[in-house]
Amino acid sequence: MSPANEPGRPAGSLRVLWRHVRGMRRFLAVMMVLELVGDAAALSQPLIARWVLDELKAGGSLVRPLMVLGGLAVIGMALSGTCTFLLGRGALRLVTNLRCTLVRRVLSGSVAAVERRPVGDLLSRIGADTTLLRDTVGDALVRSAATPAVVLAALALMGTIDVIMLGVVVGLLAITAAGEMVAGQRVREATEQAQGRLAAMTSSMQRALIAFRTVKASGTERAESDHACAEAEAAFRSGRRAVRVEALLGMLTAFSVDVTFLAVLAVGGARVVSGAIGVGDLVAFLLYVMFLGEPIDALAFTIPQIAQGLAAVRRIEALRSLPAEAEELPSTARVTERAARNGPGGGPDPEVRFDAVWFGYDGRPVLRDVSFAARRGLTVLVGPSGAGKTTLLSLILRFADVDRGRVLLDAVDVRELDRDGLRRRLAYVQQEAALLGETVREAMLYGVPSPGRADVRGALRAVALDDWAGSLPRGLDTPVGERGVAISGGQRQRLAVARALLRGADVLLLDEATSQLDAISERTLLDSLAREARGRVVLAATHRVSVAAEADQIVLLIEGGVRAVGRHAALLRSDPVYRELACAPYFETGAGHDPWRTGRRRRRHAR
Ligand SMILES: Nc1ncnc2c1ncn2[C@@H]1O[C@H](COP(=O)(O)OP(=O)(O)OP(=O)(O)O)[C@@H](O)[C@H]1O
Repeated sequence: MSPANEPGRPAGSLRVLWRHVRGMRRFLAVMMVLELVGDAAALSQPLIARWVLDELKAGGSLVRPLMVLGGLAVIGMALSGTCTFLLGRGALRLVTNLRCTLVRRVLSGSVAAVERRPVGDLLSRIGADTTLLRDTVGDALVRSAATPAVVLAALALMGTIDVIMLGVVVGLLAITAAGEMVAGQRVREATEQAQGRLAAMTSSMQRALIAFRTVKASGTERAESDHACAEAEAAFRSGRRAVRVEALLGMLTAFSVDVTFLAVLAVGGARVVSGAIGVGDLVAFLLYVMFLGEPIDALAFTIPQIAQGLAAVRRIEALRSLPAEAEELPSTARVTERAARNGPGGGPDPEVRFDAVWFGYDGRPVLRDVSFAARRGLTVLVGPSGAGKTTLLSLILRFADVDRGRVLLDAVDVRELDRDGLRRRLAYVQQEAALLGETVREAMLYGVPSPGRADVRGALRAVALDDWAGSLPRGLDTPVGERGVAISGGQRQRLAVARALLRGADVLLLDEATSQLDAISERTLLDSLAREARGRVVLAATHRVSVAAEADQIVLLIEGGVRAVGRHAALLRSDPVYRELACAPYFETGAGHDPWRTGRRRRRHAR
């Protein structure tokens, strides 16, 4: 579903908007009272003007009415400044709280739910849409709530002067209000579309910036720019529709105020001539019409503002309703204590076991009846691209849950473990691991439970980065650059592995975490890891069979099923496909013919 087209009705959006501001209802009520007091001061001005005229006519003193008029002007000014400041501050508070809620919501969402959405769209909802909401909450809500009261009070006061002229005003106002309602609806729709397009533009830019080098090397700068600009243009077209309607609305409102003034002048003039009302009455009435012009004009700005806020609130709400990981993948958390007992060197040796596991995405099976156990030492998962290695590791981390079968950690189904407790026992290095942190030290200590006691030097030695770290100009405080781009791909991967080691977890999960090293360095690093990680399970996914030579166990995964499990030498002897694969130059270089295909063809042939 396109972000611009999420379902929902304006009434529903109003309810949702109210839900957002409900926590501020006392504050809004106080603001409304202040606004009304200011408006009451302004409302009394025409009556005082009539008092001035009556005093003039009677030859009385103007000192008192003029002093009252001056006093009211000062009160109105002070109230207006106070309201503007307090409303602005309140709106900022609300939007800041909302942003924090959204940030928490997104980060506590499940991997599947968050990864399904474009990153740019998520960022746009947290940043741009909340900004749009701020304007609505600040001025528009209070004004739109106070304006009807003020208009009604003004109409009541006008009714005390002359009912016929009141009828003229009410008739013309009703037409204006109907126009404003229709316009508000149009602005909301156009704004929502514009925000959706803006989010698409952000996503497009995000994608291009993440793969900036590929974009440059492929010479696709223009194509990428065109793509982002096409979205910006689409946002412009939707925005233009909203602006056009706003301009029309402004014109309609100003025109209707002028027409009302002229109509009252004509009807009132005739009534003065007929002696039904005095000149003072007509002047006071005309001042009320002019007074009404201001809130009605303001409403012409307020309605589009609220319409934009409603559009924003619908997009924000869609993010707020993102299911939390705990709801989507609930844990029964029955055996936390037992899991906690089994630390490294503590209880029995850790073990990860797949027991007849089936799993698929959107009903398409990816893992088929997978069974094997990874115990202390190095288990290498080998298999071609798309065989399901990453998916397998994801199931241990509970980024998703199995469709059938069980994933067990120390004989306990991972779904029965408290999620945080489970993840504390695991350390994971993902493919294309980005470094989180500003400096080498921060990157290494990211997510490390007790950084104070962490043996950073030891971890650097284990991944053969100690000499490199020693040569850095500012040592461990050297900045790594955003996304770790200031260091090489291999160094970035080694640092990520060092971080995983520092977590002191029972199980290390490495997803192609050493793929950017040459085959010899990868093998050396994995061997060193196996030594370093004594007492732990190290489960490493790789394409390269040759690096698995020293592994305690190799699991060969083909098309989502386990083809063979064993040590390198045994598999070489017993499994012809493995033998062929292990000897293929493909695995050393990543080039040449694809033996996985050869293996598949051979199996099909055998069937
Ligand atoms: N989030 C997802 N939604 C739908 N399908 C997915 C998703 N993630 C992976 N797949 C599919 O599942 C299959 C297994 O993917 P997986 O990433 O586990 O393989 P892999 O062995 O790790 O591959 P590689 O070595 O290339 O990383 C692939 O066909 C992939 O297209």
